[in-house]
Amino acid sequence: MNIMEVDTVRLDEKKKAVVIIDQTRLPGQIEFLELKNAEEIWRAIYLLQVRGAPAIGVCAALGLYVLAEQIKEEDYEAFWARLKKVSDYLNSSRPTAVNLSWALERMERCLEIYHFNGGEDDRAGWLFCLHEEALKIYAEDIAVCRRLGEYGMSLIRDGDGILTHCNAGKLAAVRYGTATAPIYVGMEAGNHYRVFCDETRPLLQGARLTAFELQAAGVDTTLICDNMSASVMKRGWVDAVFVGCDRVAANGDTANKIGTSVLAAVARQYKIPVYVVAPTSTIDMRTASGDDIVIEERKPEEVTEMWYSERMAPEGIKVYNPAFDVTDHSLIAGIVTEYGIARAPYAESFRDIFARKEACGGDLLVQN
Ligand SMILES: CSC[C@@H](O)[C@@H](O)C(=O)COP(=O)(O)O
Repeated sequence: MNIMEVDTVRLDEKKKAVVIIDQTRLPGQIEFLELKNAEEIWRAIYLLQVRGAPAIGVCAALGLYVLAEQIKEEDYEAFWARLKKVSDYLNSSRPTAVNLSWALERMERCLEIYHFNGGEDDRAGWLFCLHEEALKIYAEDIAVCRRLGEYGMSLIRDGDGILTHCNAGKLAAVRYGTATAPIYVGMEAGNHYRVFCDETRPLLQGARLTAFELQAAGVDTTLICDNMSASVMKRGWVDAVFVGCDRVAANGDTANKIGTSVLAAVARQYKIPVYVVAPTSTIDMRTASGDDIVIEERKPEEVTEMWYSERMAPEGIKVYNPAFDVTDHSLIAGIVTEYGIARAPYAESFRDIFARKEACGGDLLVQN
């Protein structure tokens, strides 16, 4: 099976389950998981069986619909209270990727609006509304990532060398991914790129996931260790850095996988532009700057043991394991969104991007 031909996350209507590719088994095995209850969905997100900001958001939205089906209350207040509780529970699975709370809030809001505006105000109606919204979030992810690819492609030329960090590829979304979308869309147009992917310690998303999916897509891919980026840049092999992100603050500071800020600092040294590729759902205008972004800290074993059959570090060693870091906006050449490319000063540029979004009803699918 070619990983590029299956959606990372989808709804199985018959089985009433969210189906995900288990990313902890890649690249060795392509296995699917059927998530049917709240604990399974929470654990899948927490354990990174589904990961990457957009994929987490889609999984949570589809998951909330699946869980809503299991709420039998016919009284709206009781139905709403149960749904809110389960939504808050899913939201507690990971703190940094804003797409998680964004998707859950969107689901909650759509139900409230539906209820207050009348219509078929019964359990069947509420489920219909949640079903439509969840599928909309899923479909939008595909359309939005495609548009990110089109805008991102305008920043590179045929033959360029691109360096990426972590996995912001199709495995981090439903299809195209964010940072990889310009590569995939460019390839459809007949272009070829040389892509370097950082292995991305500690969990090796670059080696296990990005290298795997780029290779499956037929991209000229070279895997490097995280500490090799300066070497490939110095040799002139890299024309641009493309990364995804988990949360962009209103001033353009960007939280992404740990190591991104180091990469951005190195790229600045070699005058190589760093582009963050992000759907507007990842831009959090309620967070003023990177200082206000909550950075997830994960367990020490991810550094001392995980993904290796033997322990690599001495027992009892002190470990610091933040999953993300914040890249200062001054190191970012542009933030590629589905409504255009934002540039510094970001606060102003984001206002234009959101005005454009507002102008088409906030709905990219309508605009197409
Ligand atoms: C399009 S995905 C953007 C980010 O979520 C991605 O770059 C990243 O840092 C993922 O981290 P992960 O811990 O694997 O979920």
